[in-house]
Amino acid sequence: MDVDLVVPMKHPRDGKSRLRGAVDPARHPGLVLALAADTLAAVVASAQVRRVLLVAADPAAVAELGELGVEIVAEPAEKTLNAAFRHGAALLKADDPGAVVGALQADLPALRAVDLTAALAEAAGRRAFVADRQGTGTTLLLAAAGGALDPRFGPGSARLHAASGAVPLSRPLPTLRGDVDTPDDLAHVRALGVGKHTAAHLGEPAAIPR
Ligand SMILES: Nc1nc2c(ncn2[C@@H]2O[C@H](COP(=O)(O)OP(=O)(O)OP(=O)(O)O)[C@@H](O)[C@H]2O)c(=O)[nH]1
Ligand SMILES: C=C(OP(=O)(O)O)C(=O)O
Repeated sequence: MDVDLVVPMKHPRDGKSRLRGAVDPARHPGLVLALAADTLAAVVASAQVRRVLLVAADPAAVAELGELGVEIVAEPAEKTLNAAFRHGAALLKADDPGAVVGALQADLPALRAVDLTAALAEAAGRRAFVADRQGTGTTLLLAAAGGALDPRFGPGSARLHAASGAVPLSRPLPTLRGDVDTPDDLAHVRALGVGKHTAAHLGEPAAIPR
C-alpha cells in the first residue's frame, strides 16, 4: 500500500520550544531543521511512500529540506497544527481522491524506513495511528484509502485518535515512536541512533547510513 504523507512545520526559530536549552540558543533552529531532515530522509527512503508534502508556516525558512525530495507548501490562513494537516491532506486528495494519506510529525530523527513499512503493513488500509513512546501523543496518523484523515493532534492526541475510531498500532516501531519534544526525548533518540543531520549538529557519528 503506497501512502502520501503530510508533515507540518512551524518556522524552525519558533518550533520545539520545550527543547530549548538542549543546544546553544543560536543553534536551536538548526537543530529543529536537522531533526526534520533526518525524519524526511527516512520517509523518502521508504519504498511505499509516494509523495511527501511539507506544510510550512514559512516555506522559505525550510527551503533546504526540499533538497531531500519533498514538496513544500505554505500553511493555510488558519495557523494551527490540525489545519496544516487538513490542508496538506486536501491538496493530496485533490490530485488523487483514492490516495492513502498519512500525517507524520517532523521530529523523528531516529526514524528508519523499516518501522514506517511495518506500520503501513499493520494498518492494512484501516484508519490507524502510532502513539509516541509515552503513549499520549501521536507520531503517525493514517487515513483509510480514500477516507478522511480527521487529525486530532495536540495534547492527549493518542486518546483522541482512538476515540475517533482510529486503530492504535501495536507493533514496537521504536524509531517511529521516538519523537523529540524535550531534552529527555533527545537523549532517548541518541541512544536509538539518529540520522546524519542530527548527528552532525550534535557533533557525533551518524548511526543511520544515509
Ligand atoms: N505548519 C504548522 N506546523 C505546526 C504548527 N504547530 C505545530 N506544528 C508542527 O507540528 C509538529 C508537532 O508539533 P509539536 O511536537 O507540538 O512541536 P512544537 O509545537 O514545535 O513544539 P513545542 O513548542 O515544544 O510545543 C512540529 O514539527 C511543529 O513544527 C502550526 O500551527 N503550523
Ligand atoms: C502535537 C502532538 O505532538 P507532541 O506530543 O509532539 O507535542 C501530538 O502528539 O499530537
